[in-house]
Amino acid sequence: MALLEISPSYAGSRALPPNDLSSRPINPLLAFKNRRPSLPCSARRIPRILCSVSPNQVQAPVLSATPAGATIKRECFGVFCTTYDLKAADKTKSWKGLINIAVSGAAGMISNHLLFKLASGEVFGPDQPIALKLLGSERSFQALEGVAMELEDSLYPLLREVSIGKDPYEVFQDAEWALLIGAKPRGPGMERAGLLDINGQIFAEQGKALNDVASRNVKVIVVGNPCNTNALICLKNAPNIPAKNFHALTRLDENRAKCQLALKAGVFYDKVSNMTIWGNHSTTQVPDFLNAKINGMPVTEVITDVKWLKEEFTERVQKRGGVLIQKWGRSSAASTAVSIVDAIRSLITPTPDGDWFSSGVYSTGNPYGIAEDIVFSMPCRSKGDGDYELAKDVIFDDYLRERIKKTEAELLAEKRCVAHLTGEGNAYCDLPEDTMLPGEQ
Ligand SMILES: NC(=O)C1=CN([C@@H]2O[C@H](COP(=O)(O)OP(=O)(O)OC[C@H]3O[C@@H](n4cnc5c(N)ncnc54)[C@H](OP(=O)(O)O)[C@@H]3O)[C@@H](O)[C@H]2O)C=CC1
Ligand SMILES: O=C([O-])CC(=O)C(=O)O
Repeated sequence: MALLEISPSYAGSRALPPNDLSSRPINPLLAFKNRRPSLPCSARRIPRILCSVSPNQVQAPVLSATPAGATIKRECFGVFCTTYDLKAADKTKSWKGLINIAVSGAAGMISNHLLFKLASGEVFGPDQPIALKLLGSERSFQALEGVAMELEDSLYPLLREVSIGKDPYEVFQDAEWALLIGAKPRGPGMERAGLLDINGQIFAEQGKALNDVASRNVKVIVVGNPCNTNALICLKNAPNIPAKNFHALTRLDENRAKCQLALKAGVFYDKVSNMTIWGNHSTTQVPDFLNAKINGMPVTEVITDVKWLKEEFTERVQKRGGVLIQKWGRSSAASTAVSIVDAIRSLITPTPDGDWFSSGVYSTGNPYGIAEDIVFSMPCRSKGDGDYELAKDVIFDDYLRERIKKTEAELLAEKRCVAHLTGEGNAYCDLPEDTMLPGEQ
């Protein structure tokens, strides 16, 4: 990874090769100035030190003291090694402690919107400094450097560290949030089962890495499609992290549904509440108009055209991603980033009384009679502590039950298809024919 965390036991055991550009460090303040390689050195038990270097400088060891007084050798670069103590600066502000946010697919379209929102403070708040740990790959590394440069150039005060890397075991180190966006999009002639396998492998590896190196209470939001089953694969490969900490992003679907109901009723979006998306982030998803409310009243009392609700509204939400691809030429990126922000904020701020939000969560123990052991979008409430509970005051009718069964059947079929990745034996793929992502028509 490009930004090294050097602890006393680690320092000296791994020096950065001066000309290894893939290991080139990024820091928000100094790196890439005049395209000079620069090295941010940080350590939990010693003051943070940011270092930059001219390409001609000779690498020189720097001595630093631990709080216990022991001197350790740390690799830094020559006389251009600038040192200052960020912790002392932080003490002058009434800021919270730094949190580590890992983002995969960080050079992709969604991330290009999301990272700047994270860095600006609009997600975690104006008193929450953050470290961004960006995961890329061989193919995206140059682009990732470009993203990091743009972050630097934005001079966000709350963005204290940026690091980039290709190895999830390094990038996910101590992550408190993991936003897993990177995944191969489906191409022409590609079977959904093939996508499940290719992307499933990514999420199996990332689950293992989170299990090994992330914070024990890391909150994981899986965005890369097919996100529900990728989230299931991820959590199955991370047995030491609570399954409850894994989410599949269905907040974009919730936002799309709210928008359509608001349009039909002639009200502003914020008048629509209790909007549940049930099930899979696919065209079988169920936007629940039975429990949703407009101005606190059941939607069915405000929009009495039930045929419209069952047919047009439902299909419009299910296929919104596809219509957008037709118009825009690529899948939703900005609105997806906004919905990731919404999803995080829903977990870190108390849910307004009587309302709820949708998230794809682990179904075991759910009170709705939905099959256990899948990742299923359901109505959630949070106290604002990063955790959630399932909403209780939910009603069902035959139509809703029947729709929920269909999306449940799809998720159970997806699960059978990735059994080899969840440690549950041989995979058997019998996906329903009409199973599609929102972006597929
Ligand atoms: N849940 C939701 O609501 C939504 C989910 N999505 C999904 O989010 C994901 C990312 O979308 P977006 O950012 O627009 O996509 P981009 O194509 O812009 O970026 C995707 C990133 O995925 C990574 N990736 C991993 N494996 C592969 C592979 N085999 N081939 C190509 N790229 C790969 C690449 O990064 P690297 O090389 O660094 O690994 C790439 O930068 C997609 O799966 C998309 O379907 C999109 C919209 C809504
Ligand atoms: O379907 C896709 O490719 C993108 C997606 O998830 C969406 O727009 O909801």
